[in-house]
This record gives sequence, structure tokens and C-alpha cells, in this order.
Amino acid sequence: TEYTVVMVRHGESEWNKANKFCGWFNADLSPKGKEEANAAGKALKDSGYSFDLAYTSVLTRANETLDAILGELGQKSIPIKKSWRLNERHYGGLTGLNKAETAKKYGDAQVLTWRRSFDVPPPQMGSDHEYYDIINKDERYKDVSSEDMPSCESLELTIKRALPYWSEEIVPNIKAGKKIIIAAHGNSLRGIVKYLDEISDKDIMELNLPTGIPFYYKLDENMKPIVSMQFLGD
Ligand SMILES: CC(=O)Oc1ccccc1S(=O)(=O)Nc1cc2c(c(O)c1O)C(=O)c1ccccc1C2=O
Repeated sequence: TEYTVVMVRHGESEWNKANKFCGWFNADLSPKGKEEANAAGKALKDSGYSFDLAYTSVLTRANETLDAILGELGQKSIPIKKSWRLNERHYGGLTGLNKAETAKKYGDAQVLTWRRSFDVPPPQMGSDHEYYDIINKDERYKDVSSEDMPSCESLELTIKRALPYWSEEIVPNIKAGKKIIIAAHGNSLRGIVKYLDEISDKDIMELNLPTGIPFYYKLDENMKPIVSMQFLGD
């Protein structure tokens, strides 16, 4: 038995364009990001893909990417399951800062440490942070327990909260024979990919998934990759 699952990182967001840490801030796709999403849908359509079930985060940029893809496929009626566990990494107090502001506020050495660390979180987002209320009071998180709600995340913590969703929610549906697409974020998809291909902590930090280009895994009955991270159009 062989299962195919498709994954795609959302297209460029308005904050990516401004090189600002976005994380759990709910930025929209930029016009370019929308174009990327449409192109992803066309690529999947041209390759003859169709899906029974879709997964995404609770963030609009991923939801819009999925919506554009399903629109291209004429499959807007399939069930879509959303979870905060597929959200982007939470950048805590860095949320909203751009490169210059980050370096100015924390210094290049600290930035370099953060960039190179798998388990070092950025500073927490305090309740005085300008984006604290818009994130923590968002309806999207009404069912998330307060101990699950992060104030910042290392890549390690991001992966730790994403993987249970893969194993407990997505895998059973793959095994049930559902054709699945996951539209999520760079770091939540890193978690799934790291687990599937048994990638080291060090190597996963080198892996930057391109935006808006779908890739698939072919998995055997034990969910072991037969084909890993095959990008469409390759
Ligand atoms: C390409 C770019 O301008 O990246 C930005 C964007 C905003 C701030 C800093 C930068 S940077 O040029 O220092 N590069 C840069 C900086 C960083 C990261 C990163 O992946 C990166 O590429 C992180 O993952 C990261 C993770 C957790 C805390 C801080 C950083 C961080 O400070």
C-alpha cells in the first residue's frame, strides 16, 4: 500500500514583504502571495491531483492559500480542518519587528544566537506588547487552553505542538485512504518533514521550504517515506 500526501507553504504575506516577524499575527497574503497560491493550484490541477480532505492552520494567509488552490481544482466543497497546531512559529516579542529593528533592539550577536538555535526561544510577548490583544483575544483561539497558548516558541517547541496533530489527526485519515493536502507554514511543515525524514535538529534549520510550491510525500503502510519532499514542477 502507498499513500500520497501533498503539502504547501503559504504564499508571501504582507509582513514577509516587509521582512517583519509575523508568527501568530494574522497577516494577509500579499498580491504576489495570492499569485503564488493560484499558481500552486494550477500546478496541482495540471498534474491531475484531487483531494478528499484539507488541513490548514487558523491563520488567514494559509487559509487563503488553501482556498485559492481548491478554487483552481474546483474542490471548494471538500472538508477543511483547521488547527492552531499547524500555525507558524510564535516569535514572541519579536513579532512585528523587521531586520533593522531587531538588530537595533537586541544586537547582532543575539540575533545570530537565535538564528542558530533549535531550542532557544525569542523573548516572550508580554501583555503590554502592541499585538498582544489582537492575537490573544482573537476568536480563533477561544478553544485553546491557556497553557497551550504560547507567548513565544523555539523551533523545538513549534515542532512539539505540531507533531501530535500530524500523528493523531492527519495520519489516521491518510491510513483511511483520504487524499490529503496540508496548507501551512514554514516552521509547522518543518516539524512534519523533520519527523518523516528523521532530519537532525541542525539540518532542519538549514531547510527553508519555498513559498507556494506544493510538494508531496509517498508513504508506505507504516508512514515511512517511499518518496520524500518531491516538489511539483521539478
Ligand atoms: C532575511 C531577513 O531579513 O531576515 C530577518 C527578518 C527580520 C529580522 C531579522 C532578519 S535577519 O536578516 O537577521 N535574518 C534572520 C533572523 C532571524 C531568524 C532568521 O531565520 C533569519 O533569517 C530566525 O529564524 C529567528 C528565530 C527566532 C528568533 C530570532 C530570529 C532571527 O532574528
